[in-house]
Amino acid sequence: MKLMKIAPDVLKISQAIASVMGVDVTVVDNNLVRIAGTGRYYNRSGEKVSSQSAFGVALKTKESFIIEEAGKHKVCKQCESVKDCEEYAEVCCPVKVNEHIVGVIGLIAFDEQQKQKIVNKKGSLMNFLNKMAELISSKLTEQTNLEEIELLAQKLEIVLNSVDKGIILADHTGNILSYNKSSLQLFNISQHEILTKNIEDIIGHDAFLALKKNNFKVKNKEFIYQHCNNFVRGIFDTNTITVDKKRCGVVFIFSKLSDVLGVVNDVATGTIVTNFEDIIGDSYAFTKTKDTAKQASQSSSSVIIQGESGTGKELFARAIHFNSERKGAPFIAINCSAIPEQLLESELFGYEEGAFTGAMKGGKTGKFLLANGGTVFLDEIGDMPLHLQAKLLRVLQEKMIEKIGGKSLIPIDIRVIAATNKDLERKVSQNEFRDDLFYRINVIPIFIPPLRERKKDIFTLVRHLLINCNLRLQKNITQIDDNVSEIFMNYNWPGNVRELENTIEYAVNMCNEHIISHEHLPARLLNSSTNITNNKDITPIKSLEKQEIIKALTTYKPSQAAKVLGIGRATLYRKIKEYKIEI
Ligand SMILES: Nc1ncnc2c1ncn2[C@@H]1O[C@H](COP(=O)(O)OP(=O)(O)OP(=O)(O)O)[C@@H](O)[C@H]1O
Repeated sequence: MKLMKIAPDVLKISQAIASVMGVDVTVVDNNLVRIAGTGRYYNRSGEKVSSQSAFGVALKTKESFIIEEAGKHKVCKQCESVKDCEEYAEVCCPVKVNEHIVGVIGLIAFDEQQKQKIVNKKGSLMNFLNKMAELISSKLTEQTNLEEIELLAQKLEIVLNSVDKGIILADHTGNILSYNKSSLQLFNISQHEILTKNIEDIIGHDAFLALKKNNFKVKNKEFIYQHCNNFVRGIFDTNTITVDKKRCGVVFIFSKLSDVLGVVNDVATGTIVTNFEDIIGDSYAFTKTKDTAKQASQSSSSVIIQGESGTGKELFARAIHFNSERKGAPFIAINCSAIPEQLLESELFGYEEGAFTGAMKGGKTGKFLLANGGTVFLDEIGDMPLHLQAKLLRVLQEKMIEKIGGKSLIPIDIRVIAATNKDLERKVSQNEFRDDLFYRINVIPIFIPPLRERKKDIFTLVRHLLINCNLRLQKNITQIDDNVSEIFMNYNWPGNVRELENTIEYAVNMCNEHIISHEHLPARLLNSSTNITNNKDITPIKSLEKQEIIKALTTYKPSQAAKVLGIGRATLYRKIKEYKIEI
């Protein structure tokens, strides 16, 4: 602790002592540097005092003492300046802070009269000087504590400003007392403006009343802050600050809804980032589908993905989202056919507290709001009830959403990717699907061909699936035998890639060799009418024909393949169409 920090106070105390005692006063620090002085030593602060002087001895011994007869005292005898010393008498008293010597106060007599003052009152003088030393000590402690508090406050400010949540301190009437930088950014407000606000302006009057009732304790409470063009939606928690059983403030911790939901969404939808490279298949038709999807990921227009069950509609939707500029925001998938009508409405749009009997306390945030800034994947949109179709159309057109039982419209920014395995146009013509919604979502249509129409992809997928299954099931299966290839080629794959996935997983489980053969396949494939390996090993003619055409086409160009097969080119093309073979 440095006595220099309180030099002005030390000077004042020295002057007070000097005027009471009528002698000169000097105070040095623990480096023997004069901090303050009166009389002859006034204006001589900063000078270094000899270590052999009485001050030096007091520092070393940590003891108070009086020199009644300067020159004769044992301290003076050791001092090299004793011959030139002008002092008549002296009193030295160390200044201690927690047993640590921080300096020395000295009273000095420069004539006989002053000396008598010291000698005559030495008892009470020592006591008085000790008290003065204590006064200096407490001033220094106070100053040090103050500096520590200031340092702590600075550190706290740095910590608070590094938090990305908005933190505001208010008193029990809601007046804002303090805030961090994130709160200014969150509410887009200036430092000056925030201090003129009441917390009610942010969370609303009703919420503030409810908070008061609840003893200022709340967790994950929703708020909407709307000011000029500024709209912030989020949740907040509170913490009360109580000192000596007295509440002296309430801390509000605000999070933006999109930040919270980003986290929730990571868990809820398992943010498995999907890229186009994860979509396996290099047949011509499938590559074209992927190209269209890649293009779609670069825009924000609505997309409708059509394809049979298990063709990878959700996979495509994910890849579009994670390759779009919305990738940082949530991707939320909802299956419109899996949920009863009323539940679907509250799932999508959310509701306010008390909106209907059974509504949850605090209301519910719908999936549309959860996905704000991101993408909503509406699977099986063809099964969406008509009245919800109307509500969805409003969301898409007006970019506003109204919760069930809500009084206000909330701005929203979502991209909708819809999917269906039904013929939506037919549904429109039968008035089962709104034509206006159909045209609104049908901006970029993507059609995923079924697996039976892109048989080339089966083998690319098999290779990919074997690698994954081996890893997962700790096997080392490298291929499928020719018989299995034929079965795969001739099977219809009504469940598409999902069914192929399950088939490979089943086979890998059943197989203890390196090659999958037909006994490792599930019964449904072996029993299928399109399967060429029957009990008597007889292959239906059509299957044989198709198989041979595919074989020829994988080696030759169509004109050469026709020659090898012994048929005309026109016949070959007719059969390619008939068997839906891809070239
Ligand atoms: N081209 C592909 N490459 C790799 N995996 C695929 C591919 N297509 C589909 N899958 C996988 O098949 C399974 C089904 O895919 P997905 O759920 O996307 O299909 P879907 O068309 O949305 O199905 P449904 O209509 O039944 O909802 C998933 O495990 C998916 O990863």
